[in-house]
Amino acid sequence: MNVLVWRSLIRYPHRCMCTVTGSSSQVCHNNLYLQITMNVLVWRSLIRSPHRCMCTVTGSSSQVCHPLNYLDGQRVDPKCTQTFDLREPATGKSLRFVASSNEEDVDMAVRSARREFKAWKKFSGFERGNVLKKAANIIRMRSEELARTEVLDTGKPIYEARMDIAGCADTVDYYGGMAAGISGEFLQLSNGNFNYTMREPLGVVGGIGAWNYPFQMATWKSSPALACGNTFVFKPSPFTPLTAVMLGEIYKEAGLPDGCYNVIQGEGETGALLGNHPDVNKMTFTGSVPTGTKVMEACAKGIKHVGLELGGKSPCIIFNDSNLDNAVSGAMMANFFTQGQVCSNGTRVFVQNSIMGPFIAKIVERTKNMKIGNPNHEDTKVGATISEEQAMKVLAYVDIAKKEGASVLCGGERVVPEASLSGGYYMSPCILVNCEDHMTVVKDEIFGSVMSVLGFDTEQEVISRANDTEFGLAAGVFTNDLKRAHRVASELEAGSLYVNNYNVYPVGVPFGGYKKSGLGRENGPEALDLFTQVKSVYVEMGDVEAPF
Ligand SMILES: NC(=O)C1=CN([C@@H]2O[C@H](COP(=O)(O)OP(=O)(O)OC[C@H]3O[C@@H](n4cnc5c(N)ncnc54)[C@H](O)[C@@H]3O)[C@@H](O)[C@H]2O)C=CC1
Repeated sequence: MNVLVWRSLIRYPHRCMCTVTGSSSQVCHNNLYLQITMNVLVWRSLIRSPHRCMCTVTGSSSQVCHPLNYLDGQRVDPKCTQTFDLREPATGKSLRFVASSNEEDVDMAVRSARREFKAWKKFSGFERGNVLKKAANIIRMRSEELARTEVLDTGKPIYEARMDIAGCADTVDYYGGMAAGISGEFLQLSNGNFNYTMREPLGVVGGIGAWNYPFQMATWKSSPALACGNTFVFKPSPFTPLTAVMLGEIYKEAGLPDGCYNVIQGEGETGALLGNHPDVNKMTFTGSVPTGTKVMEACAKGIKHVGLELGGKSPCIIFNDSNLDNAVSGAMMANFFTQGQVCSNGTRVFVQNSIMGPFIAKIVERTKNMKIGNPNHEDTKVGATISEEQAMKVLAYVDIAKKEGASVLCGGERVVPEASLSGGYYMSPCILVNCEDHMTVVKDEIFGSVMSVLGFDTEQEVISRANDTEFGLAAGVFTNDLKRAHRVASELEAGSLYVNNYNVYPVGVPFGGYKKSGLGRENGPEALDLFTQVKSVYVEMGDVEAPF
């Protein structure tokens, strides 16, 4: 079908010009009307418009042009006319201009969440859980559409996006199952007196996300918050605005009352407005340490609860008694998912010197075999870096590493997998050797596929070097010595430890950082404590014995 949708936009501020043929649909949204099927040409006059959208989307589904803010259970356009350019990492092409939410937009979202909080907190945990469990099933039913949209936004390979979405459904299901069990305690006191506690929601929770796992951040943050009876306002990363809005529609379909989950799009200013809003009771943030510091400062001013999931420079330690093939697989999983843009990545790979040669030979061979290509292709293992700026940053780190004395064994170069992707930001996964602890590339979080291999001799030495970082998000140990595995795991200063594996996050396993990598935990039962507060109720059964 070819549909031509045309409208004069002389009086409208939001205009869009998109050619959509394809699988994913969450790109160009406008609240006035849209008629899209397959192969759609949407043309709008752009003469006076601040919101412009030019998108070429290949795919098969039908939702293309909709507003990207989500308020009171509906997609809406923000009041603000300031926009940012949304680009598709795979091609580098502009998909559309997205309006940044201003103070009024943020305020409307928070007020909507505050209004609905009064009703939502009165639902029983069981009722709230039922909504989440239904939402989990809808996520599963729409998983391919969600995964394709995640690819469009992030440039990650489709096989990974599918894994992400499946995990997100499990998370929402998990908190749905936990909701009915959220309860307080009873304490018997003397003379028949007693005390009981209630676990009450905090109120309106504000969430801010990074761009590497957009749907995961929206679900990991909102589902425990909602399970506990809070309402939620989410600001996704400006690089990846699409799937958080779809989650709003999914929650609504599952029975979540309008206003319990809202989305505001925008850049840093919008995030700051949310963090500083006086009617937000908690902020849950994922992003870099500098931005996390700002969010924490804003929360300090308002004495608000805060959860921070920040950066890392994690160690992955490989002892000479480990299964070498597993260790090589683990080191690759510690570095190469999502083009290396993973906060928990074990980018400092410590290898015991006695096995350095065979380890290097195997890992270089396997890394060179990773298919770099169109992220929508089934066999692609390396997709596109999120942006040109990020790709340049990663490539610059490789140059710095060389200048400081490291050697590149493979990768570290910009790649054009095929002519149609020449505008995308593809990079070959890089392995560096001759690295030393003081090097920039070994100290800084790069957030790209750059693995630094470091040799070591003894257990004590490697523990001390592994802990010599301001971060503490994750760490991995590969060894077949059971006692050593647990000994080293207990010595490493990190929130997530992996023994003989890396970067696996089954639902229910708490995730979060030590040191500058953050505060609080997500994905496990701990999150429920962090989205509730304890009310203690003392009950006197006798007379009051006052000393005056
Ligand atoms: N620990 C974890 O779970 C994870 C941590 N990260 C970390 O995120 C970083 C990469 O993500 P980026 O999006 O580049 O991080 P970023 O810190 O630049 O941005 C994160 C979010 O904060 C918003 N923001 C910017 N300025 C703000 C302000 N003043 N107030 C409130 N919000 C503001 C951005 O618009 C974005 O939505 C890396 O350091 C990575 O390690 C990423 C994923 C998971």
